[in-house]
Amino acid sequence: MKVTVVGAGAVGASCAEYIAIKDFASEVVILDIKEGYAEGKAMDLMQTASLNGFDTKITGSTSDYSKTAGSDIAVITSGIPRKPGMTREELIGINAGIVKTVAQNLVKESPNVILIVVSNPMDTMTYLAHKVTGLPKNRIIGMGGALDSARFKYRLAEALEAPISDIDGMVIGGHSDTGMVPLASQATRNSVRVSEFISEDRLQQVVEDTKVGGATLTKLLGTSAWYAPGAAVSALVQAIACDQKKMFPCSTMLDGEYGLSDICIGVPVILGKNGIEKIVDVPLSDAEKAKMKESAEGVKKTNGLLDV
Ligand SMILES: NC(=O)C1=CN([C@@H]2O[C@H](COP(=O)(O)OP(=O)(O)OC[C@H]3O[C@@H](n4cnc5c(N)ncnc54)[C@H](O)[C@@H]3O)[C@@H](O)[C@H]2O)C=CC1
Ligand SMILES: O=C([O-])CC(=O)C(=O)O
Repeated sequence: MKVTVVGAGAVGASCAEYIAIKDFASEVVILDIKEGYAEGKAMDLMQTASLNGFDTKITGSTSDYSKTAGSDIAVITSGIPRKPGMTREELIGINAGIVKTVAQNLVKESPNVILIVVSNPMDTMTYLAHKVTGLPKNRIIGMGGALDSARFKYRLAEALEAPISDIDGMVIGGHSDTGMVPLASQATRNSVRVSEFISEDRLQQVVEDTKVGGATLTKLLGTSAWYAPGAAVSALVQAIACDQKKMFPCSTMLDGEYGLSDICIGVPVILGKNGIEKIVDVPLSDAEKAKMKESAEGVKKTNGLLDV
């Protein structure tokens, strides 16, 4: 199993580290345009191998895509992150050009690759990857909902004063400050609805904190987050590499599902060796349906800024 990670920055390096530590991939190639940067990150990570007990071989490349040839999975994290006060959508001007070139270069070297798009604005970058590569829809996956759901569970555990392992919950919709749809009415603590444990107001606060999870961290860090994003990407990569058939909300091209078409947006999917193996239709309340529709309108507006 060969995995390429494009972008050796904060998220790319974190994701490569988690993949290596889990020790399921034979090879990870990190690629960046900054001279020597990916090679340096790869060497540093390899020097953790005997300490962390993994055999994954990590190598770096400065813009040489021939080193990525034959990748089974490629993760696109290249591009700029936001600064405090910015929205993810504001990154489109720079990141669209980067994601377009990177996706095309990856597919040229690895025609059977499964792409995982991370660069923001992620739903629109996932849509762009479709338009510029023409890969089948099961092989292009946007990572956002897995991270947003992890943040939702963190906030729920905090509110319920419960261990996170007791909590289950999911966030669908667009990966944006306003577009996320945390499915609060369906979240549970060991099968019991979380509304049995906290007030409606507290639950609403959890929802709002979840939606601005990325912005909150950006304000604290001065740039956007990387540990949880890296862990979320590595979980998707592992589900595909190990054919786990796990369910995650991911951004995927919809063709009528959830009443939406010609859009990539977060919905629950089953991930296995073929990438997205199934889109799961979860029954939504009328309020959740309305939020999903509004979220899709936002993503479509951003897609409209693309030159495709
Ligand atoms: N979808 C999600 O849930 C998340 C998305 N992100 C997004 O991921 C992206 C990366 O974030 P960070 O790693 O924090 O940024 P970073 O600035 O630390 O790293 C980005 C790297 O991309 C490289 N790069 C730029 N153009 C390139 C090109 N054409 N080819 C190869 N490499 C190139 C840069 O040299 C840099 O090393 C941002 O767009 C950010 O908004 C970040 C966190 C979560
Ligand atoms: O907030 C950002 O810009 C980065 C991101 O997508 C996240 O951490 O959710």
